[in-house]
Amino acid sequence: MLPTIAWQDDAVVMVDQRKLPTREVYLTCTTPTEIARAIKTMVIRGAPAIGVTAAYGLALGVRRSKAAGTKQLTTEFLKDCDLLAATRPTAVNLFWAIDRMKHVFSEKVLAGASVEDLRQVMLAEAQAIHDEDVASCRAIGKFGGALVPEKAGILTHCNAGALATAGYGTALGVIRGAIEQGRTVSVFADETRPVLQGARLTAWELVRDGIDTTVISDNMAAVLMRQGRINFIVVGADRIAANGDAANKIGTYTVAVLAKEHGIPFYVAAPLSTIDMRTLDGDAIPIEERNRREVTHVGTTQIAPDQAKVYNPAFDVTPHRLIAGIITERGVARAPYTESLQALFDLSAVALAETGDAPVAAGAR
Ligand SMILES: CSC[C@@H](O)[C@@H](O)C(=O)COP(=O)(O)O
Repeated sequence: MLPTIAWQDDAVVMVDQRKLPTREVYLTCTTPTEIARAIKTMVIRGAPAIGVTAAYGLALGVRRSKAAGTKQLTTEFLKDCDLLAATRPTAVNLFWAIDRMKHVFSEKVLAGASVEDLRQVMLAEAQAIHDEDVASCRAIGKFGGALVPEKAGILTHCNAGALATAGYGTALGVIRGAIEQGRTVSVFADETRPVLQGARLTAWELVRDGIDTTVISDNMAAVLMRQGRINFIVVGADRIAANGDAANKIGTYTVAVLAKEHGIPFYVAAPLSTIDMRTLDGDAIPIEERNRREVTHVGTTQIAPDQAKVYNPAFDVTPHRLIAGIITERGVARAPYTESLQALFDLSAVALAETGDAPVAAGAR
């Protein structure tokens, strides 16, 4: 499987996604500060991958700390949490992973753990977050793959693949799942201006897997829909509010509106770690604004005048009414989402272990 991120010899190794598709270069980070920089500058990106990387960043800090006791270690750990939390605001997986690591840290400190104990425990927790993300993507692939028609023309936007997760992918996991279930598909990858995650990353990883892939510029999707060449749409998400509104890469909302006009099902695929039940609707999701250069330049070539103002929101919010279903590792949630998403969270681990399968959420199908 594609090595998006790995723990190696007390360091975190990741493929530098800024250099793809032309160069496969790996970056090694040995401190939380280096991890924070890698997330901020999009060496690594994609909501679940950001969460896993942040968890490893916190483990790195604890393992490399010279703190003599847990009091000093706690001060350092909380500083690292703040540093990592300040990297990117929209992907809720970042805050979810930090909260989870914080919870384990404080539980262990209260139970009297030593600095050495914490070194082991925090790495084990980060590795658990990593492994669970891969397992979630596989389950998303299984549930979502079953929804894909035979000989489907699938449109996806941005990169919600192995590169954006700990491996396998969410939206691209659905495509991989459909193929593993025996269906033939062809994929259209929106190039995804301005950072071009679709052209650079989605196309790279799909082609690498031998999947039929066509790159289109973002403004070509409507024509393909009208021509009947797209009959299934799946995207990832950075944060899904309790009512099902879903923030994802800028341009996703446009795709959803076009899908509605052409009667094409538009699905969002994401693990539960992307669902933020504390955010009631999409208006409350913080949207990151990135620097003007992403819009004014393509690589080193300037394409807009210095004097022009630039607006560069990195994400938009697709209203829940445009979403046919939210594909998670526990099944497919359908409208009304507040109830169906909550039902997925309420499924106990015991119930899941007993059935060995994830039931479809309330309101489904
Ligand atoms: C499984 S990843 C889902 C989303 O994180 C993805 O579609 C996306 O919008 C990524 O944005 P990015 O700015 O590249 O981090």
